[in-house]
Amino acid sequence: MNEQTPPDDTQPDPRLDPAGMVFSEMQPADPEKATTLAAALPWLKRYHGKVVVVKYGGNAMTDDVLKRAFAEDIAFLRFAGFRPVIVHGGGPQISSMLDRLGIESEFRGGLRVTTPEAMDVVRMVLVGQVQRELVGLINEHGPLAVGLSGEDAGLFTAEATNTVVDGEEVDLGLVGEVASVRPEAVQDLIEAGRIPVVSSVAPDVDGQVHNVNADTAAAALAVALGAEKLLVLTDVEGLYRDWPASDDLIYEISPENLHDLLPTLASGMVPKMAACHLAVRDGVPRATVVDGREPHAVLLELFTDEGVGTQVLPGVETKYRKARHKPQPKEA
Ligand SMILES: Nc1ncnc2c1ncn2[C@@H]1O[C@H](COP(=O)(O)OP(=O)(O)O)[C@@H](O)[C@H]1O
Ligand SMILES: CC(=O)N[C@@H](CCC(=O)OP(=O)(O)O)C(=O)O
Repeated sequence: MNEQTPPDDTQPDPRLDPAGMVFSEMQPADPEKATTLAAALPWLKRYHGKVVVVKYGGNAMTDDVLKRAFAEDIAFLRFAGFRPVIVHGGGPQISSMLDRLGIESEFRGGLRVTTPEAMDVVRMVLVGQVQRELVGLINEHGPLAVGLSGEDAGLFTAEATNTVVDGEEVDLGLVGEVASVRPEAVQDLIEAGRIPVVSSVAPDVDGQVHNVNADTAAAALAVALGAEKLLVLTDVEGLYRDWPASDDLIYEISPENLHDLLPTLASGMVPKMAACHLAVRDGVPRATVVDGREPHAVLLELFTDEGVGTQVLPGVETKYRKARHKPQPKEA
């Protein structure tokens, strides 16, 4: 039996003042909140109705709290009048499944050497696992997200690619670059008010599916959609100068200066910065790399004047700022 304590009629109700008026326990709203909201107005105007392609990276998507915050940010953008499009990665998730299956894989120049056996796993994990989870998290906020891959409605055609490491050409197997984009399927979804969530696998002209780095796929899609911005989430604050020796972070850089830097970059930053370079070179007004470990990094970047991370935009001289965290190489 549920024994509830009966109300004590001998004590005065704490919400009542002596005159019998009822007082709310709520405190008045903090005026700072209004300042923050008002400061977002220029950015709301700038991006209203505009396509923003967000690349959601594998290493920034391993924490449940961050995943939920990301899904909230994307739903927020959509309800604020943006047209967000997600391209997702899943490197750590692919690596963990390959490990479980006892299949070895290695990275060269930031790209996974992909055998036909590994390709099956890449496709299964990206389309069947990571994409499904992301779609589900966004759809907790309404019937918004629809998942598709480069194979759907001819979205991407891939072309096999190799890479050069230490002056030597490395055979990457079934790794592809985006050779062509037919963005109509994504545009249809955007027009219908949906949020497309795209996995980066794509067939070549013979139908052989290839593993495309998600940064590269996001850049190609941003260009084809005429996006206003490419936003790339990762697990560092941005592009460090002289990694990992310095805690200077590049705040702004032009595509030309970034192009000169590309041969000096290491590991995962190579495809990421190459993607930002390609996007801005081919007409996307700005591309930014932000720290996906920061909850609500997407909102901070899009709605504040200072922004966060490293921004690539035409015509600027390179500017630096001090990083909040010391660079921490993964292998350390
Ligand atoms: N100059 C640099 N600035 C920042 N990170 C760098 C740099 N050079 C190499 N890195 C490494 O690149 C990693 C990001 O690439 P990656 O692991 O592929 O990210 P994601 O999984 O987010 O796509 C960083 O965690 C860092 O270890
Ligand atoms: C060719 C290549 O390296 N493909 C990536 C595909 C996923 C991806 O890009 O994931 P992240 O964004 O998490 O790095 C891979 O196999 O890991």
